[in-house]
Amino acid sequence: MSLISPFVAIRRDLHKIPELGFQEFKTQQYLLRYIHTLPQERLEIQTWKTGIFVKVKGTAPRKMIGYRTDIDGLPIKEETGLPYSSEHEGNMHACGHDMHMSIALGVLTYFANHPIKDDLLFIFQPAEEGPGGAKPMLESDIMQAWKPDMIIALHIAPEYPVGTVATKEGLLFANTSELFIDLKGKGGHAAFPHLANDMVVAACALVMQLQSIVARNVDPLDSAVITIGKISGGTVQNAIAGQARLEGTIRTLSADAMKKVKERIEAMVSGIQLAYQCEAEIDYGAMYHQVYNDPQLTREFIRFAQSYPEVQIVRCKEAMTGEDFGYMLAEIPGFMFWLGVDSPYGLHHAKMAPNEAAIDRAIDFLTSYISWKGNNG
Ligand SMILES: CC(=O)N[C@@H](CCC[C@H](N)C(=O)O)C(=O)O
Repeated sequence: MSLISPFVAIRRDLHKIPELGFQEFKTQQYLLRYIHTLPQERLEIQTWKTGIFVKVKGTAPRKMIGYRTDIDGLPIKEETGLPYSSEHEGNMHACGHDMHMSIALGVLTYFANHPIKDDLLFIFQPAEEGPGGAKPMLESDIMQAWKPDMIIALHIAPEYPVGTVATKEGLLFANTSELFIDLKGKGGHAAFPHLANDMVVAACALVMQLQSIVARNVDPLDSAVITIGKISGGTVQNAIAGQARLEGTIRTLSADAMKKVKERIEAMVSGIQLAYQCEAEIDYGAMYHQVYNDPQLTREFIRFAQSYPEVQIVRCKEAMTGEDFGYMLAEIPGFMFWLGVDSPYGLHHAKMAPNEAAIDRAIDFLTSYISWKGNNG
């Protein structure tokens, strides 16, 4: 007989089947199968692409409280060695969305069995890692009809011990923009560089130049990050590469800094075109709105957490992570918080392995908070 909690078992099932943005077909089926096992009297279920909305009708609703979880995985090859490792070769729940989903199902299970006064809306959102499911889901007819009056979400934090909840009023996560740069020159034989335009050399020069933008062009009292996470180019060791591609992301705390960083990237790419006699194309891919926590609701949540003995509340600093939940918070007051899961490897690491003890503790804490808020708050 298994001694693990049902929501830990669910997390392990979901951990095995990570799927990329808008391809979360098996995940959606798994979630729906589970949701249909719950008492259905007060539930209304609607699917949206690979996502799901579940409304739990309150007994005397004055408002609707939204609870959002993301559901997608990352194109990272798992190296945890766990017995329930990813069965989808090359994909992994390395950002903890399997934990987020199992906690959301735990909270939903509680309220399907113990209705409260207010209505609740559970949002199982695809494509948080890209290209972004929050904005189109928010704009969907379903969510426009079922628009919560407040909304909350959590993200696991490997760096905090289990039992920790960390958040702050106002800005929590950065503005983000993806960054793809394609360089096209002239390939050729490795022995005749003077007859070619080497895009590996151009790409290396560009990566080094990009590093100076944060150091020299962004106000030191503001913050920005430019990370190139992937470089590809060329075909074989003894041929000069006629093409190269840089893939990365830009993070800034202010909209001004984002504008400045993009202007400088464009100027540097023009310089590379001239210096290396190549063609270049920039694509900014998906952009995410900053995560800005409603000060009043966040303060109230922090006070609630401070009175909850099993939780240690930390007032954290803002982080350069991105989250498309920021789009929901731009329209609906609410907040996001970090949940400690105590893993020596951080988010997006192939060995990230959250402590599953966080799951049941988060479910207990969140059902208490939502019960209080949905009956009295
Ligand atoms: C919480 C988290 O890790 N979110 C991702 C969001 C990525 C957005 C987009 N694909 C980008 O890279 O800009 C993050 O990497 O912060």
